[in-house]
Amino acid sequence: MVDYHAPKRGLTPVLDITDWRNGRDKAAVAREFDRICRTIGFFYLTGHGIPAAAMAGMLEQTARFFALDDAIKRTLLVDWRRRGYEPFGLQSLDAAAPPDIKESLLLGLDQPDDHPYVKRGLANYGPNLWPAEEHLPGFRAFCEDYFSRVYTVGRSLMAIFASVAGLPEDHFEPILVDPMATLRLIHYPPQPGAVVDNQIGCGTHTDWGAVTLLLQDETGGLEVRDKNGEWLYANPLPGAYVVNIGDMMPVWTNGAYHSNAHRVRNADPGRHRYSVPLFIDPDYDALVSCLDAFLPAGETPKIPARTVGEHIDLMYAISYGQASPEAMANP
Ligand SMILES: O=C(O)CCC(=O)C(=O)O
Ligand SMILES: [Fe+2]
Repeated sequence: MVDYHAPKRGLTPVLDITDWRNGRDKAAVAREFDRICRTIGFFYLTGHGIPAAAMAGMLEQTARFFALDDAIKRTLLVDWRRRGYEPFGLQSLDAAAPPDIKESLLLGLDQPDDHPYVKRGLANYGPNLWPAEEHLPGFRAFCEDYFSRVYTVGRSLMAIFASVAGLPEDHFEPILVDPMATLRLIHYPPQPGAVVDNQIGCGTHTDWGAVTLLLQDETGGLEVRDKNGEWLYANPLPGAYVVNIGDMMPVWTNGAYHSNAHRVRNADPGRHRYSVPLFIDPDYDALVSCLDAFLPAGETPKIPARTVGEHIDLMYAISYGQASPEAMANP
C-alpha cells in the first residue's frame, strides 16, 4: 500500500503529434516520444485531431450514464467478460488498500459470437452491455464512434513507438486488430477532507497494457509518480489527453521506458469527477518480448516475456482480490 500525501507540483511534458499526422517531421515527433517515455512515461497529448465536441460530448454521455437510476445500471452488472456496469466497492487498483471510490462502465469492441476469441471464452471479448436506447438515446452510437476515434490515435502512438524501435510503422498493427482494449467510463464522487486508510478514488497502480489515452473533465484529481518517487498533479489541460504507457512498454524496451504509478483523488468538495480512459491492451495471444533495438548485443532481457492475455488476466485478478500481488512478474 502506498501512503497518500498530496503533490506539490504538476506534470509538464506535452507531445504534439500534428507533424506526425501530417507527415511533416515524423522523426522529431518520434524523438520527443522516446525522450518523454525514458523519463516519465506520462504526457499531455495535443495535435491528436479529435474534435473538442467529441471530447466534451463523451464526458456529457458519461455523466448521463451515471445519473441513471441505480436499478437500471444494475441491469448491466459487469459480467465475466469484463463488460458492463461496475458499482462502487469492487476494485482496489492498489491491491493493499480498501476499494477505490468510483463506479464505472466497461466497454470493449463488440465482437460477434462467432469470433474465435469469443468462442474460446476469453474475457475482454464479446458483446458489450448497453443501456436500452429509450433510457439513454444516442449513448451507444456516441460511445462507439468515440472509441474508434481514440483507438485510431492510440494506433498512431504505437506507430510512433515502432519507428523509434527502427521497425516499420505498421509493425504493431497485427496485434491491434483484435485487442483487449477497454474504454472505461468512470465517476468519482467528491472526497473532501482527510484520506483515511489510503482509500481514494483510484488507488496507486500502473496501467497494464501498451498505452492509455485518458479524457478527464475539469475537476482535476489525477496524480502521477515520477521516477524519483515525487507525486505530480496531472491537472486537465484543455483539449489535451493525458497519455501514459503501460506495463508492456518496459517489457518491449528492456526497462528503458517507465509505466509510471498514478492514482486519483477527487478532493473537490463540490464536483463529481468524470473521466474516460481508453486502455490499449493488444491481442490476447500477442507475445510481448524485448525488441532488438532495446537489447544490447549479447545480453538477455531484464524483464520476462509474457502474452498480453496472461498479464492482463493476472492484473485483473489481483485488483479484484482473486490473486495475490506476489504472483506478479516484473515490472
Ligand atoms: O480517472 C483517471 O484520471 C485515471 C484512471 C486510471 O488511472 C485507471 O482507471 O487506470
Ligand atoms: Fe490507470
